Amino acid sequence: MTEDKLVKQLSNLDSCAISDALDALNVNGVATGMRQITVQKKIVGRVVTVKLVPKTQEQTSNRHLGTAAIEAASNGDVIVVEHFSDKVAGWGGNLAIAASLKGISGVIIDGACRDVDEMKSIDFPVYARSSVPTTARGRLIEQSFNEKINIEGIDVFPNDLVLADASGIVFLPCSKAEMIIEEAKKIMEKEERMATAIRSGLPVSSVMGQNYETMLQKKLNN
Ligand SMILES: O=C([O-])CC(=O)C(=O)O
Ligand SMILES: [Mg+2]
Repeated sequence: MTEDKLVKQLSNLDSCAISDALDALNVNGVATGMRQITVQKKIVGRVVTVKLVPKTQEQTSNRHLGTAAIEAASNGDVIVVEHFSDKVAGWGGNLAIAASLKGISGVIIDGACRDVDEMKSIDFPVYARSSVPTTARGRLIEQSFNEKINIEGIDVFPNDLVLADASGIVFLPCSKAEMIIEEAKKIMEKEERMATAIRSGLPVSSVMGQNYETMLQKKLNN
């Protein structure tokens, strides 16, 4: 398998540096409503999408939610679910076992998941709005997988990049990913130099001065 250079570079960054780069480049990509539900593990990868919608009485489902996406995904991918509800769970332990066996890095659910203890026991990272014991089976239906979804107003496409860590979740559109990563690298290097200066005893007010405060603003205005 060919190495995905952008995913590799992204794995050396964090959500805050990417968020600052998105600010600087005026790109919408930060999702704020989901948290690490199972294990404290950063995930980075290409997006495989799933879209769930409420099931109407006439509709029947010919497959279990999420299974087609797991089978379509490649090693290292991240499944991202537009989920409609945080009162029912469209993702749980058995799906996580299958995803883990496939080498999927983790799952991001704009809604709820269940079987949290089970998923902790296999060290599988899940980011979601909440956990509930109630299944989504028979309540939600899978409308599509590997098609455009929308997460908190952000259009997310298959093959976009995503990074999720303890601070939050950032999406990078495929066409802009290289530019965002380059910007984030510079931001992270600057922050590392600042951390070194603070550790060396320089006053924090001079290290984190006017220049830093307005750094992203200046870029946005240019
Ligand atoms: O079928 C469901 O509701 C999801 C689930 O519990 C699992 O994947 O184990
Ligand atoms: Mg289960």
